[in-house]
Amino acid sequence: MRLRFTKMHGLGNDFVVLDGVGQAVELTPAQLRYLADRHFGVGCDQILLVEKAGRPDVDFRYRIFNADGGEVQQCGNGARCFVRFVHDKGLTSKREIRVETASGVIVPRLEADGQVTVDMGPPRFEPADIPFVADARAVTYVLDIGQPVELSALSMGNPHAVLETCNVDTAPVAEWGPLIEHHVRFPERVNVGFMQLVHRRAIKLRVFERGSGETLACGTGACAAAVAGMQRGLLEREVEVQTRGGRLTIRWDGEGHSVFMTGPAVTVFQGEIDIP
Ligand SMILES: N[C@H](CCC[C@H](N)C(=O)O)C(=O)O
Repeated sequence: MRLRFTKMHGLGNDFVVLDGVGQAVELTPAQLRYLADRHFGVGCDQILLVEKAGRPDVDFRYRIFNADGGEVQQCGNGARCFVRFVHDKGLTSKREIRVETASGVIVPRLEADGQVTVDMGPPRFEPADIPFVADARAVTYVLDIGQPVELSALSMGNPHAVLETCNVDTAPVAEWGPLIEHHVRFPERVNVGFMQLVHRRAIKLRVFERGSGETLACGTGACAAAVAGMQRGLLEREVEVQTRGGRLTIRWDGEGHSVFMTGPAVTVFQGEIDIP
């Protein structure tokens, strides 16, 4: 099967973006893994599939697949690339679009300065909504990974665990990331964020992503870390999140409100690939 694709990234979290409107796209997990493979395929953290709307109140449908071939509910850096892609491809003339995802509707908007702001919807904290095994909702939980670790757990449509660290550069991302990702108390696995407080309006963040490993940035992870920090009383309502790939701005006005994320979206190249 020959596929046209566009390579994009949001702060170095990179994507193969497929137009499922102009070309029929149905890929098996093995084909998705091939596309994502950095030696034998194109290479990316996630594959983003653009589809036409399945309901009248949205403009497009957005499907997300991790490098391991698994389909997931949400991708924040990908949402910024999504609106850049559909606008640049002439699939819409709107600068603000409503996009259906597996976890609800998000609203990305192309800003005049070239940045993209996304209404990511509200965070969810009930353990069953994350999902996370816990007797009751709490601000932080203790997880046994051979030693007790304290973490926040919440959903941005996809599951996130957030730990506080005194230094992101020396945090045990590679060691603890997989242990927490695959922990039995996260039945759908989990994205694992390591957050260092810089001051009340800024954090540093590294994320070991479910299904992809550590990425240079994670949009939903930045939202989850900022919200966790606010819930712990450590952060103000607008936070700069410093990731290895660059900076995002996150704003959240509290429970019942959407999380807003602002950052860049970059097109790197276009190509075609024959998928076995
Ligand atoms: N690994 C995530 C999906 C991609 C999220 C990330 N790339 C973002 O920008 O939000 C998951 O399994 O839920």
